[in-house]
Amino acid sequence: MTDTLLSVRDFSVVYDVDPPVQAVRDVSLDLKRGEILGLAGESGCGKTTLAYGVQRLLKAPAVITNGRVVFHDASGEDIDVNALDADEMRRFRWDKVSMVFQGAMNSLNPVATIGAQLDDVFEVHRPGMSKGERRAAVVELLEIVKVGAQRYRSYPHELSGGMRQRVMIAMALALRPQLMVMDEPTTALDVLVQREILKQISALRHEFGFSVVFITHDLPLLLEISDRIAIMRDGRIVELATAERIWNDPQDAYTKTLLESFPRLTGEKGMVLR
Ligand SMILES: Nc1ncnc2c1ncn2[C@@H]1O[C@H](COP(=O)(O)OP(=O)(O)OP(=O)(O)O)[C@@H](O)[C@H]1O
Repeated sequence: MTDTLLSVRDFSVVYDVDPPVQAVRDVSLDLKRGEILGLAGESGCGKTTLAYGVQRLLKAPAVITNGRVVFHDASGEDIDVNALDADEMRRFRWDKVSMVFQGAMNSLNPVATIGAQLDDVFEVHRPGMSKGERRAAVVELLEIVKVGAQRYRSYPHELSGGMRQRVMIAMALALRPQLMVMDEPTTALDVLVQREILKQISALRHEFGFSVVFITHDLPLLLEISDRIAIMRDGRIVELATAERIWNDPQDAYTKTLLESFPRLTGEKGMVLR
C-alpha cells in the first residue's frame, strides 16, 4: 500500500459561462493516507471547485478540461476517478469518500429522528445488515462523535447546531470512508464548539486512518488542525507545505500576505490540537 491516497495531476476546471471562468488551473497534488490537508485561500480562488472536481461532484456549467485523479484504494487497487461510470461513481462516493458540506447540519430531515436518518445510510448502502446490526452501528456512531446514544430518538430541532454537525460527521463516517472532504464544516458554529469538533475530527482520523481535505478561508484555524496546507490563488496552488513551514517560513509572497491579514494574537502558533 502506498502512503499516497489520492494523486491529482494537471487538474483544470472551467465554468463555461460568458466569459468563461478558469476556476482551477493545472493543479497537481498528492494527498497522503491519514493526513489532514488544509485548502486555504480567499473567496473565489477555486477551493470548492477543486475539492468537488476531484470527486466529480461538479455540474454544468463546470467542465473538467484537463487532468487525472487516481484514488489509491486501501485494497491496493488504483481507481481512475475520471473513468468511473455513473453507478461506480455513486458507490465510490459513499464507500471511499464522504463529504461534510458547509451548513450541512441544516440539511437533516426535520421530521425524522437522527437515529432513523443514520439507520437509513446503512439500509441503503449495506443491505446485508440486519435491523439489530444497523441499530448497534448507529449507537456506536453516536457514541464515537460524542452525541451519545441517548439522542437516538431526538429530532434535529432538539439538538444544538454543534450536535447536529456532529450527526453529519457521524453520517460521513458511517461507511468508514478513506477520505473525508469537509467544506467549511464548522464556520457557522461558535468558536468553542468549533474547536471541540475539530479536535475530534483530528482524533478520529488517527483512530480510523482516513484522510481529510479541509476547506476554509480561516487560515489560523487551518494552521492548528492541518498536517499540510495548500494555499490557492486564482485557481492555482501557489504553495503547499507543512503547517509549521507555512507559519514559520512561508515561501510565496501571497502566502505571506495572507498570513499578515490575520492578527497574531499570541505571537506564537498555538498547536493546541495535536
Ligand atoms: N456555477 C458557476 N458559474 C460560473 N462561475 C462559477 C460558478 N461556481 C463558481 N464559479 C467561479 O469559479 C471561481 C472559483 O469558485 P469557488 O467557489 O471554487 O471558490 P472558493 O475558493 O471555494 O470560494 P468560497 O470560499 O467563496 O466558497 C470563482 O471565480 C467563482 O465565481
